[in-house]
Amino acid sequence: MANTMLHQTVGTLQLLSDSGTHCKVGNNSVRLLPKGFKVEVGFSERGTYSSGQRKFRVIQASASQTSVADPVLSPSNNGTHESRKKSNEAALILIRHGESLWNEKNLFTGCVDVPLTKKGVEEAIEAGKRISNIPVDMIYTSALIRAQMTAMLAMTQHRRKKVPIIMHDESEQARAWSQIYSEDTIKQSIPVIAAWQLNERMYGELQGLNKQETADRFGKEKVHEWRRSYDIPPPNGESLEMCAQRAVAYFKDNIEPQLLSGKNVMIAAHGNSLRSIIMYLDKLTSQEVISLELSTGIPMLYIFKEGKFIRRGSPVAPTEAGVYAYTRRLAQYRQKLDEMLH
Ligand SMILES: O=C(O)[C@@H](CO)OP(=O)(O)O
Repeated sequence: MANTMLHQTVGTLQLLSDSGTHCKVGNNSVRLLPKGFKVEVGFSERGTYSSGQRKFRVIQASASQTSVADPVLSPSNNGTHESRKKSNEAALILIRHGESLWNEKNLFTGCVDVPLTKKGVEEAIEAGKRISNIPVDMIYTSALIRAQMTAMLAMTQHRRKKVPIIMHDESEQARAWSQIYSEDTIKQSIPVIAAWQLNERMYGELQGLNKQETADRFGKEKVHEWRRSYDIPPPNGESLEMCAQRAVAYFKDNIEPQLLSGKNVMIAAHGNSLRSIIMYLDKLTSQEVISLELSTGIPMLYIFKEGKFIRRGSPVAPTEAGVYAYTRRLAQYRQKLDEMLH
């Protein structure tokens, strides 16, 4: 029975009531979600609707089909504007690319474009399983293939099955040509942005050299200093500090605003570009960052809440319930996902 009446004209659609778990939108039966969800009826009829204290979100009210109110489509935006502002929470996933051919050969790689090995491909897929239940609204990768493939391979495992689509932001024309005109398609896709600023740090004259042979030649300490110190660059290459100047600046200018607006972001990048970002997130000193080592293909989760980054570690495995306990919001997301898919 309808205990709250909602009679509102939305373009050609009309919300009649919110009785039970469904309401009628035009000829469509629309499943309702709990209080606090936004009503979205197609592109032109998008909006937030409320009746008394209740708010609704309706997605896809297309012709004769039953519409499904889907918390997964935009789980990180699942509140009204105010509630989103209040919760101010988003997930940030960092993944170092899977093993590359030059990791396997123990060569300094830096900004050389090197493919994943078979093991690297498997690591990326495994990483995807670990994060398969965490909603992803945007993906950032470096301009290098090993990071881009890691992101794409990981997303093949995601339960939501959204399609990552590369945004072409390099010129006005590229932007215009890559425009997606279908609102439904936009909802079914995840924008991917490739940024050179997230590339591995440039290893200068060391690129292509074997790490062990270089240590034998220049001494273990010297090579360790080149590889791990904060401000000592390898010959003609970038120090971690120089790498941080571009990678952290990019993160602050481009990625943090997305997190601030409630979007969940995945970054697939490299050992040192991610070390510099983690240094910023975890407020590590230039001494502490020396011992920070990242494995290939292991996702790391952060929650961005009230302007702070809270490190949640690495999601353990696809079947582990643990990851959902990270926040109430992720637990709710998981529950909705289960309800929807079963
Ligand atoms: O060779 C490289 O580009 C990096 C990452 O693989 O090596 P390192 O661990 O020395 O920073």
